[in-house]
Amino acid sequence: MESHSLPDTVRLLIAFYSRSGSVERLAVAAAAAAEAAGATVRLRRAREVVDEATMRKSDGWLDNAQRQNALYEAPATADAEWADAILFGTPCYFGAMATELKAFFDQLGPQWKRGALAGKVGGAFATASWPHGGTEIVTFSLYAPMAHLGMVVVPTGYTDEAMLEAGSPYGASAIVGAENRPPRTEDLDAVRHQARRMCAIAGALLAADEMPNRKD
Ligand SMILES: Cc1cc2nc3c(=O)[nH]c(=O)nc-3n(C[C@H](O)[C@H](O)[C@H](O)COP(=O)(O)O)c2cc1C
Repeated sequence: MESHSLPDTVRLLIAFYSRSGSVERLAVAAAAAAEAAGATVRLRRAREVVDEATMRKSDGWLDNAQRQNALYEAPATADAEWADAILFGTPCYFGAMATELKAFFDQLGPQWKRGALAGKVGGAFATASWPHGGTEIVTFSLYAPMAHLGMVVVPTGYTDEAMLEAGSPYGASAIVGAENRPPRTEDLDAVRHQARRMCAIAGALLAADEMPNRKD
């Protein structure tokens, strides 16, 4: 694994949704890697859109949601404006991102109108129960809203050995099975690399004075 030293000014927002904790584990690993490399990180969990009755129907969903909501604030549009880089994380739901994360994107209309996120570095990762269950298409689908917002979309490619073992060229991922196995070390390494890479690129843009919406 490569190790970059970042300007301590790089700000990374990790905006994720997770019901059973898999996306959360990847998000936490990404945050720790970025912080260890010198970035300032905000870790934010999108809030439920489905009702409580639905959340009660699967073991652990409600408890996990309440546990996470006590740990992480909801992502706010101000967080997106604060950040130099935004890493989005989502479970794959029927081949698409979770509605809860999409709801965060859909709050960003005023920012889109002002071009407030233009030039910020963006990336995405996803989890799914099954191999070929949709992580790649979901990750790739997140490129579209990032493009509309004018973000600098950064794919992971095969830019680190970690990407030969996990994830895809589009972003990190984890296949967790119906029982929601914890992500593997390889999956965590891939998302750590992704976070560090995004921060390194954001740092280079900052150093070149090419981060037009930086707010001090
Ligand atoms: C409504 C719904 C739709 C799902 N659709 C898929 C799917 O299309 N492919 C798949 O592999 N897993 C699917 N899953 C499983 C989730 O992707 C899996 O539970 C999630 O990635 C685990 O992440 P979490 O622990 O962060 O909640 C679905 C789960 C739900 C609740």
